[in-house]
Amino acid sequence: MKKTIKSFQFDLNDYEMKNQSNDLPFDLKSAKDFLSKGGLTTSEVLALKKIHGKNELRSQKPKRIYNYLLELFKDPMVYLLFICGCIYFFLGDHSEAAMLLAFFFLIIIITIFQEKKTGNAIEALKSISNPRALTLRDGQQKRIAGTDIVPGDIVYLNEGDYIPADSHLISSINVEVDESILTGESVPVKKEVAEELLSGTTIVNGHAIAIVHSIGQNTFLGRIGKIIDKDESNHSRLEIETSLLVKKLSFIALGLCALVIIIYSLSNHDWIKGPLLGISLAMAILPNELPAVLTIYFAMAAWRLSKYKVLTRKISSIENLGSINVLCVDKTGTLTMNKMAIQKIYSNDQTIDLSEHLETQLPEIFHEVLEYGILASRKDPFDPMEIAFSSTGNKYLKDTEHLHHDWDLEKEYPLTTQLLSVTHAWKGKDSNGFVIGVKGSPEAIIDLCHMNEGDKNKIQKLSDDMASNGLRILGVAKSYTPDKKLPAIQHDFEFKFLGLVGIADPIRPGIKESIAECKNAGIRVVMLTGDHPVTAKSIARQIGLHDPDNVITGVQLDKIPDTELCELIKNVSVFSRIMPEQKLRLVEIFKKNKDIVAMTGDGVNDAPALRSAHIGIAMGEKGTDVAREASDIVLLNDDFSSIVESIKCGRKVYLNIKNALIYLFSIHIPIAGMSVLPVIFNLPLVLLPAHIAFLHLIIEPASSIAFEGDDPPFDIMKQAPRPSDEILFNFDLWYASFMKGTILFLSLAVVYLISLWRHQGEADARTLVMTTLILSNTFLIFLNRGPNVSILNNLTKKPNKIVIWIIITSLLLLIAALYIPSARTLLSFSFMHPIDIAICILATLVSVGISELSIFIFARKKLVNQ
Ligand SMILES: Nc1ncnc2c1ncn2[C@@H]1O[C@H](COP(=O)(O)OP(=O)(O)OP(=O)(O)O)[C@@H](O)[C@H]1O
Ligand SMILES: [Cu+]
Repeated sequence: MKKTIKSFQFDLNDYEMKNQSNDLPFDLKSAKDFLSKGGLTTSEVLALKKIHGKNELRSQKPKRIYNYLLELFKDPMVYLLFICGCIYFFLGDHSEAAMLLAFFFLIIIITIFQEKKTGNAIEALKSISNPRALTLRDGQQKRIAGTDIVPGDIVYLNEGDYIPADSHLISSINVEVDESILTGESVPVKKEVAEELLSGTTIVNGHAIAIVHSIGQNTFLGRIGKIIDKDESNHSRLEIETSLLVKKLSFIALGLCALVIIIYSLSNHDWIKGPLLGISLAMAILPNELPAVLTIYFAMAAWRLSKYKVLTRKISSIENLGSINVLCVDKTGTLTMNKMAIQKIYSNDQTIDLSEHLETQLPEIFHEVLEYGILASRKDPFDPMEIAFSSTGNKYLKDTEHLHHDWDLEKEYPLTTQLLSVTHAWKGKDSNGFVIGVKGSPEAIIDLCHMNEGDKNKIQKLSDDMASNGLRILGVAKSYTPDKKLPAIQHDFEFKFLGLVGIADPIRPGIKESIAECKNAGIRVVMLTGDHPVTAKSIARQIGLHDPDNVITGVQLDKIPDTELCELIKNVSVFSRIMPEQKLRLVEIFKKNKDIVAMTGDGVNDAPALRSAHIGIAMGEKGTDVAREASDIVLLNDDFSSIVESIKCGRKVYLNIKNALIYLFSIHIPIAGMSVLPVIFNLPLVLLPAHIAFLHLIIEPASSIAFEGDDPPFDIMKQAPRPSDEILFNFDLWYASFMKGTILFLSLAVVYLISLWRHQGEADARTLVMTTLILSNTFLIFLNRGPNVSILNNLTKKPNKIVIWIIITSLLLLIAALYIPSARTLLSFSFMHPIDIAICILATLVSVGISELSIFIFARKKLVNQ
């Protein structure tokens, strides 16, 4: 309590507690010393972690067991089985009750297994989606998970970063913070050195170094107990469509059940068996698996995407991935590697190509350009362009008087949309005034240097020549002011032009192929870049974009009215000198044209466009937290090829969901039919609750996991994108389900009637029907690969492992039920003679043959019509 902070190293623990009670002022000097010592050491971090734990807010109530059970009982299959079991138990039919109970537990186990699989997939995503923070530990900058921050950590914060913990500013360049999450006030707040930054808020401008004093629950955010609700519950169109359908189908199913109960009970005067029958029918036809299929398929797709270094923030967006037809991408970092290196320098009427002069010394005439380029960069650069300057400087200017590590940056004039340049004002150790360096786009530098017409044209021409090979060109200029006070804007300096610098940024390997793949898949790739049109053109040509010479610049864009732009945009693939604000307009125009747009972005200003696009894609490496938050997916490796991989995955998921749904619908038709048919015609009953539960043991895993893992057809990226207005439950889907289901039902009915006609008893008829049903079901699973694909295609396609396992298991179960005497009695089956088996196999083959044929003919017709 009485100790004062002498050094951050020893009293951090104390420091935090005191600071919270606000009885100790922030000691800037000792914080600065601590910074120059290189921050915490590994052992200190470990000790602090023991005391303070993780930097996390207490999450909401943990899920209790009974929540879990409640969740389970939302599935009608589960509680209907339970009710059935109870009824049998009270009727005194204990073996039947025990069997149903066993099924009940099996189905619960399957459900838990599925939930776990989805849950694990989602957990895995969460752990990679946590924000990260750049810290100084052991004298080195390290990027760590935000949750690993401890009090005393030095953090580097840049525009667009989330502030990971409550901290004090040690250095602040133009820092503005958006604290709206805490205060509701949306105007950014300026923050000076020694002021406090609060966890959960965002840096919207400038850059800073800060020292953390409180983490996790001890932060302001933690203490006020506010929970940042990031869980934007957005339901995709598919989910809405499905839940509507489930409601309708449930309604029909329940009506049918009531009908069965009444008819049966009245005609047989049996008010116990009637309701039992009704319940078993409800189990047979309630569409409970539909929503589960969507949840599981999307979660699994998200997990699969994470293997391609793609993080899905909004799982429902996967649905849209498959229908993207316009893909707007940044140039830097996405199409190129964002590994910049200075290649050419122009100064004093001479040009040098550094790639040809690797080892030799840099002639004196080029030194000043480099010197001022470095002065116009940050001390510990973060921007790859600035890194290029400092590394070239370290190489060629090492032992010269041109590097000024001991100078202090007094003021930064940041890049603005009106002026693409950065100016830094430095205070030298022994000069009174300020040394000024500026670098920026050639246009901006020409403007700042107030050149005459002749010089202007000369520099412009030079810069275009240098850019024509795809180099990014920056101009550099210098100034000096003896004044004590610095002017407010860059234009108020007297700049002297020093030269041009050409920076190379290699194109990512494999980009050309990915772009060609997009073309084949009917997806237009549009490049939006902040760079100069000449550079943009060259890169566009190198990667094979459509019509690379047709470039629209940001300035031109502002002059084109919306109506005209709607037309123009259909053919232009390159936009240059685009400001982030203009991206939003482009997205809206594409949307007006009914395109499905994906848009990449990284900066704070990209957020509105990312939100507006159908799929907003944030860059994980160079992107800011703000851009991430606004996006649907995050590319962890910034690589364009991953986008193409995601689109492929999106198309595949859609197809597999469709297959699963067709399977589910078609298998339920015969089950429902065979439940109702005997009741209507007052014939012996076929499907009792146990049989329906038995069937569900096969159906559920088949629909939820078997189709999920199916590989996409080989030509999935050669087809046009799915039309944006195509609904999932379209005619194709209903037709395929109806044909398959009805034909199967008819074959079952025939088998059933033959059996009755042969004067076999109830048990024989049931056994024949169940056997045919299970056999046909294996074919349904095996052949169900795409609504319009013919049997030949399906037979030649290799099924995935899970499909094979499910088929084998269901056949084994069938054999066990038929030939293990106790199982046979329990399920009320009878012994199958070879002739019976022959009938079943024949019925299966005929029905499968006919239904596949009907679908094949349908697909043919459709093809011809197209
Ligand atoms: N740190 C900087 N210093 C000086 N000039 C800069 C700096 N950053 C950007 N510029 C200038 O602004 C222009 C546009 O930059 P911007 O950041 O919008 O493009 P980018 O995002 O790097 O590229 P792309 O849009 O292709 O991904 C650059 O071409 C350059 O002339
Ligand atoms: Cu020199």
